Amino acid sequence: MTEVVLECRKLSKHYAVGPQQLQVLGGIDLVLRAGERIAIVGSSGSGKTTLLNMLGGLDTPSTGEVWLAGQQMSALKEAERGRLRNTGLGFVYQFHHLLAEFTALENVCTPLLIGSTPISEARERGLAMLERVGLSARAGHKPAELSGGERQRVAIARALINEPACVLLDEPTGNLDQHTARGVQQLMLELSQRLNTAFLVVTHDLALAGQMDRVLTLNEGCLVQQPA
Ligand SMILES: Nc1ncnc2c1ncn2[C@@H]1O[C@H](COP(=O)(O)OP(=O)(O)OP(=O)(O)O)[C@@H](O)[C@H]1O
Repeated sequence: MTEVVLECRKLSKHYAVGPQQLQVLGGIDLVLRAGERIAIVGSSGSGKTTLLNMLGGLDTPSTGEVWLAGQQMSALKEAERGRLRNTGLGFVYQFHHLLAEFTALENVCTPLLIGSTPISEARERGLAMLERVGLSARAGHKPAELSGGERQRVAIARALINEPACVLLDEPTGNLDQHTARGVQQLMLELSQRLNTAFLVVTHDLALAGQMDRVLTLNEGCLVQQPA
């Protein structure tokens, strides 16, 4: 059976809001396998981003476990967790979160340089990744000099530069017009297939969700699989 790259078991999250407890996630089990593409949909406020943040180790669950590349995240020390996150996961957000002062190439290379890859190797790999997303000619451009779709392509290139087993995407097409969104969608599908990278996408974009292998709906703290 295909290798499990990311998994959560009985994951729950509640927030204390004044004297009240707001239960957002109520014991979620999810398995993501190598190269698999899953969409998570659900109404606004249903907890999609909360779930993605737990899976990405950016927030701590109230109960339950997250396993990345066979390691339980909460059992790791902060520095180890950071390293595992940097090499095992890529992140793409609705608003690209590129560094404004850096060029496209420098943005793409950042995860490599954090991981202390030599600059010359980082540059070579960054250029190859920019080529894969069709942006070789934009390597020296800063985010303000790129279109919305191009910025998202750079963000995707940055997410993939470390060749993570899994990329977590929060509304990757949410800020794009329909035409640009379909182009970014196509790129994501091509890259996940070619690199055998698992993609977990939180989205309101039903056209994008429909292209994934599975669509799960988050409702009242639980994940329900949509019929194929
Ligand atoms: N730090 C926090 N403290 C208290 N409540 C929070 C906190 N973060 C999120 N929430 C609440 O948790 C619920 C889920 O929020 P979340 O952002 O995960 O929803 P979502 O499904 O991603 O929504 P959207 O589709 O609008 O982005 C919301 O009711 C939100 O108000």
